[in-house]
Amino acid sequence: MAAATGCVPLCCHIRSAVSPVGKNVCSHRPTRSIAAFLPATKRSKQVAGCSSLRLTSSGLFSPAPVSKAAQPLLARVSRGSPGAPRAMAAEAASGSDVEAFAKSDARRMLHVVYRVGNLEATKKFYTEALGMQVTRERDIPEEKYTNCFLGYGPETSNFVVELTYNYGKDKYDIGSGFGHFGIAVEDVAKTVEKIKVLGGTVTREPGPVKGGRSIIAFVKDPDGYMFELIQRAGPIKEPFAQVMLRVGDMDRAIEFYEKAHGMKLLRKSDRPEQKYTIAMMGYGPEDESTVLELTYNYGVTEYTKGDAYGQIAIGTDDVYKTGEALRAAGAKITREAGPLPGLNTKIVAALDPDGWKTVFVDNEDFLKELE
Ligand SMILES: C[C@@H](O)C(=O)SC[C@H](NC(=O)CC[C@H](N)C(=O)O)C(=O)NCC(=O)O
Ligand SMILES: [Zn+2]
Repeated sequence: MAAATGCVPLCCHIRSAVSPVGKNVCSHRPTRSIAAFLPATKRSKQVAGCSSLRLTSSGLFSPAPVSKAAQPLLARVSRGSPGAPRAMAAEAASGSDVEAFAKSDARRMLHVVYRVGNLEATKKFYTEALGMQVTRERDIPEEKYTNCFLGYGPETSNFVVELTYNYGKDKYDIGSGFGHFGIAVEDVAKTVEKIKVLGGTVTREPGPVKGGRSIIAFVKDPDGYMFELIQRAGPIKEPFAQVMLRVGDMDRAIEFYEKAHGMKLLRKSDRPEQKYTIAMMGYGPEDESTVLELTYNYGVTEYTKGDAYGQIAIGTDDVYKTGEALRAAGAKITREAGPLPGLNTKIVAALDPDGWKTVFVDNEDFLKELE
């Protein structure tokens, strides 16, 4: 039952099929409820259930309603009619139009996975300076790595980061393709001041974005990952606003994310003065859910990927139909649709035309993982 690495990986995502360090790794272990299937390992410590919260500019949390994106999914699952989502997905797919399925599927951005060299320093910065909370932690000594999940609300409704610390590895190459994580706050200047007091690195002072009107600032986390602070009027339902990745061909990327991922093009801005175009892709309104921000710099078709950034995990009601849609759109499937050995969490993984990886996870299996 044990996978090649001796671990039985769990769901959401498997770090690159061949990790940058050249070995197959799995990055997931089940939380308490499923650990019984596995060799003894430290069980994840569920952080005391945090209710759905929102970030005020002073970094405080206050209760916020469960985001709209999660309600239908949670309602369907909690109705205890597991067949409903599949029946609906199968019905959509029965029209043999997997692209239509990709658009009708109950999809949600779940988390982004990347590697950090100092977990405690990163946790401190994300909680004290950026106002995140830890939602899950797990240490896998057999595999010599630790995971920590952080975000602005519970994983049943909010997008989170999944940090991976590999024992003894304190430095990664972020590459030139990763852009930034975008965090929406009510007062960028106030948040920047707080970050300065905490000794954080501000690389771009608050002010209107060049060529636009939004008030932004940039700060660097302990590993050098860029965080864009974006000013937004409250209440901010999902402070984790963006994952920005650079692409070598904007039309190709937009078409791919529409057809293969079933995302909507929410906004596209061309800034000829600054010689770049951005496109916001996602499953819900830009000010209510995490979006994928694609950036095309005029004339730049290639970027380096480094070994730091991993992938984005997205929820789906049917990994099999999702895999068909990915293949039909020309995606390179890196992990065929199906259950993970021993744990039955169903996933499918693929690369986009620029080589950015996404793992799709069965929605019901994902919720079980959070139990
Ligand atoms: C919409 C908002 O979320 C943005 O991220 S736009 C910010 C803007 N982006 C770019 O310039 C993209 C092109 C750049 N060459 C890159 O590859 O990152 C930005 O960073 N502006 C800087 C500023 O000082 O305004
Ligand atoms: Zn951005």
